[in-house]
Amino acid sequence: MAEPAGRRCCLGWDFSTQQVKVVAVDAELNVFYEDSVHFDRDLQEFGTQGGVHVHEDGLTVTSPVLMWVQALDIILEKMKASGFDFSQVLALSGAGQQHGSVYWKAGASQVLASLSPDLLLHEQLQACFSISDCPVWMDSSTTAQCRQLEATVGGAQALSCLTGSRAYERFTGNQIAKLYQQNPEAYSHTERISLVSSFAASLFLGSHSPIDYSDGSGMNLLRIQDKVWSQACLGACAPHLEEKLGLPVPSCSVVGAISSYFVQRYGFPPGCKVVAFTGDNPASLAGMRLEEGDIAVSLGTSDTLFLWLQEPTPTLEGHIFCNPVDPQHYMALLCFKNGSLMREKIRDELASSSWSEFSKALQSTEMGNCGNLGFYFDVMEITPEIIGRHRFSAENHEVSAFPWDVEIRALIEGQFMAKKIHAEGLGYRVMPKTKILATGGASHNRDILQVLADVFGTPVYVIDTANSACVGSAYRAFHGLAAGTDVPFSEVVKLAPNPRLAAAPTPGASQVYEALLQRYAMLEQRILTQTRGPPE
Ligand SMILES: O=C(CO)[C@@H](O)[C@H](O)CF
Repeated sequence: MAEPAGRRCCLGWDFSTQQVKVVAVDAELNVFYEDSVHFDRDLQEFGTQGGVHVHEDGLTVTSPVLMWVQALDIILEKMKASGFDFSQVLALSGAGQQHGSVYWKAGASQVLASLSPDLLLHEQLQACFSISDCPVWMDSSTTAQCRQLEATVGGAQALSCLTGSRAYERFTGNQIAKLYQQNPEAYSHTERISLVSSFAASLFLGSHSPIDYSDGSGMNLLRIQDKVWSQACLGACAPHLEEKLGLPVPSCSVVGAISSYFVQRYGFPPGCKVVAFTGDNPASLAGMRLEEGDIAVSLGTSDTLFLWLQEPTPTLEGHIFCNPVDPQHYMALLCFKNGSLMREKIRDELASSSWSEFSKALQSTEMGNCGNLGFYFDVMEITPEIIGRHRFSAENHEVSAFPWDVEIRALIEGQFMAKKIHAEGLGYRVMPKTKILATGGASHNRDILQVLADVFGTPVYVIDTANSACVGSAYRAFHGLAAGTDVPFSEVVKLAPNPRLAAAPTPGASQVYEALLQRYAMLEQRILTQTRGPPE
């Protein structure tokens, strides 16, 4: 019987904090294969917890680069053993946890280019890294380097306007500065510095892959308007840095064909294209197929907003990155630390730990909550930097308590009004075709989504984002196949499964929240002034 016709596909990889994951997506954009290797469970010899090592200082957080390499070996061997037909892979791309950095030792490029197909990758790359424990996004040990960088370029706002963010401890430029200052010998023996994303791409490429614009925006080094390294920022971090980073490339770039190692050992076709890898959050934006004017709201332990921006206004909050699927536009991330943490605490305190009781409170109170407003931050909030619970009556008088149902609505309305206000502070504007994509635990509660739709005045859809970074990477690989044809990403992915409508705005909602949003913003400033003094 003739061999069954192969299932042409693209692969999407995700080198995340806790695992390496892969999906195979066919030409109809159906996911038909997925697999993963969990670092703590499957590579116990590295002794990580949550995929990382938290050092004794409580600030330094690293992951072993050879653990990532070995995880890729394991996944590929599992796929091979399962009979996966690598010969059908037209292209691949991937994602990596943002901000982490990998330091290739001098001579590594020769090893990458001449890998023996008879051996595993980790058996051949053992001596290719000038440091074995790579700083990752959970690290917060570079505050001194952050202040130095900001001082060099004229302050936090100046750095934000230049690179899309003020200095953050996890951002790669500050991590490189720390390595250069504390281990200059390792730095001098480094021929190339990759992000986790471009490191992973390099393994498939068999050479150093360039950093893409989108993940490169998470380094405090890239000028996000003209997409070149900032000489001032490079110089502030370490000498000869530009040659170690290489030139950044558009995120949709085909960076080359897969290396012969994968052709000979696994049977990939020699023409299999490698499309630039990017950060996990930009890849998720692609996986959710966010479009201009859309917002993705991830309602998790902390709440994260993904925004698509045309004209960003960099501020001291949040992060603006080059857009991973449209090189003319941008994306933004805003993180709200008191997300599910607060929703669950209020549920336990006031709704007998029951989401159905919690929902009844939202159903029995009206939009706008009769003018009552609340701010609920049991841990120091990031956006903005406020802590504590603050309640205000319709007359803007601070009060010490609300009835239980009013408190629940005040919490949810406050969380979503904060999101709208701070998103607009970054340059976001609701457009006629705007939709909100809700993901994460709280997106299963329809009453919470109804408040989200009412506050924003836009419909809310739900989408399965379990594999969004992997799936977005496979979508980006398909887009790479169309490289040079100017086919937009949205056209390439139009066959993908559509999100489901979960809540539409209640008639009259915009009128109710237009006034309330202004009061919320004014009262937020009042709290900030009271807690940290008048703005300079
Ligand atoms: O630091 C972050 C984004 O700025 C995290 O979301 C990491 O990308 C997680 F890997």
